Amino acid sequence: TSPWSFFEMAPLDPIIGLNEQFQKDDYPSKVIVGVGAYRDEKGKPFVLPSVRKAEKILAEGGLDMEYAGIAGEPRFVDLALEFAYGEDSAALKEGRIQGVQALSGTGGLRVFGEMMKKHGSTTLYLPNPSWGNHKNIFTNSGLEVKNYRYYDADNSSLDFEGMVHDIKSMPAGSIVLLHACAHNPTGMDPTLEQWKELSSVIKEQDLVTFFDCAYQGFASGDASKDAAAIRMFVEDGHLISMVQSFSKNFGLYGQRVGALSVVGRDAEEAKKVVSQMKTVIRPMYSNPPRHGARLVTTILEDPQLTAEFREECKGMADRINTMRGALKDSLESAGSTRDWSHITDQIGMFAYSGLSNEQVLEMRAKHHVYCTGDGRISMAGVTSDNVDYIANAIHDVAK
Ligand SMILES: Cc1ncc(COP(=O)(O)O)c(CNOCC(=O)O)c1O
Repeated sequence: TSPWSFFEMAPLDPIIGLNEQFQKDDYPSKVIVGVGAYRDEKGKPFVLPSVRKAEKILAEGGLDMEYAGIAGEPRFVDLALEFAYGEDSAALKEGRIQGVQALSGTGGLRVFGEMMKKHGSTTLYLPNPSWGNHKNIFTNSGLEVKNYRYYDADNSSLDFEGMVHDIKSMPAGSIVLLHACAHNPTGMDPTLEQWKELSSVIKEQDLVTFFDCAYQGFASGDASKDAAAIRMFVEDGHLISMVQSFSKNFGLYGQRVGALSVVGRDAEEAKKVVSQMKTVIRPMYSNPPRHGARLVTTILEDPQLTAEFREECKGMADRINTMRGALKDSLESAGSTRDWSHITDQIGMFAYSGLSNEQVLEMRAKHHVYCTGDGRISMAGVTSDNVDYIANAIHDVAK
């Protein structure tokens, strides 16, 4: 008999599955606003020109194809941490922040989960809602995954009181995952004042503060501004851990470029944590790919290329923000009397429309507009060519 005879077909991943369903649809004006990957004004994938320039430099560099170390490209890690924590970070200068290269954000999240499980953690709290993959990553790491209130669906706003209340009641030693900026899927971020309050609330407690930073530079268009919460927490003395993804801001999705870092009381402590990250990495995938890390290094160590990158990243954020305004205006001119201000109040890749699952399915069936089942619209998929079509479809199912 076949050794595979008892294998069943696994359920489709909701986000990836949407793409497959969309491909099969031959409706002429079908539109997908599903996966969180940037598209340009013509709806095409976008490779940053600064990345193309870095590619050329690498191609001429005659670089070898040897293994990277378990922790990846050291120069990349230094530059990635500087990018997030800031070049004038005292903690960085004191060597209290150390890290490893990760298999993009997902890989960093998983290594963190496995490491924390090995070191006695039992529970990790995610915002409700959070990125669809978070729950499985940490459940498969052996942690119990719970939620803290985050989004007030009735008012399409942040449930800040609920969030603070739930954080205050987390047992000591719990891990609290915070989205550093551009919350996925709601696009609703705490204000700076609210971050300040969260910092003092969390300071009172014995929690492990863990930032997931997947959109730095992509949210406001200013990478330093998008790192404000992280830098505030480090300034306030929190010994955080953080995962960085370079998928969206550098457009390096398929190159799998990320970093996992930790802020220790001193350099020695941070180095101990990194050594434990490496003991998880070695038997998991041994060492990370070099190309994407070399691209980011080439850009971030050249001031001219860094300046070009920042401009290009801002260009992506600006186009998305323009589409937010266009979608809201188009909904209003379509005759919708609902309040759509959350579409322009939200930030980053996604608009959390407020459509129910039934309305999402009706919009897919009737208008062939594909967003994820929770009503999340990837604003990157909205262009001036399709914004009116999308607005009319939303209005039709939402009225
Ligand atoms: C919050 C967050 N963390 C981490 C990640 C991981 O990204 P990566 O593994 O590509 O670095 C992502 C990527 N999201 O994917 C797009 C989508 O939701 O449709 C993310 O949104």
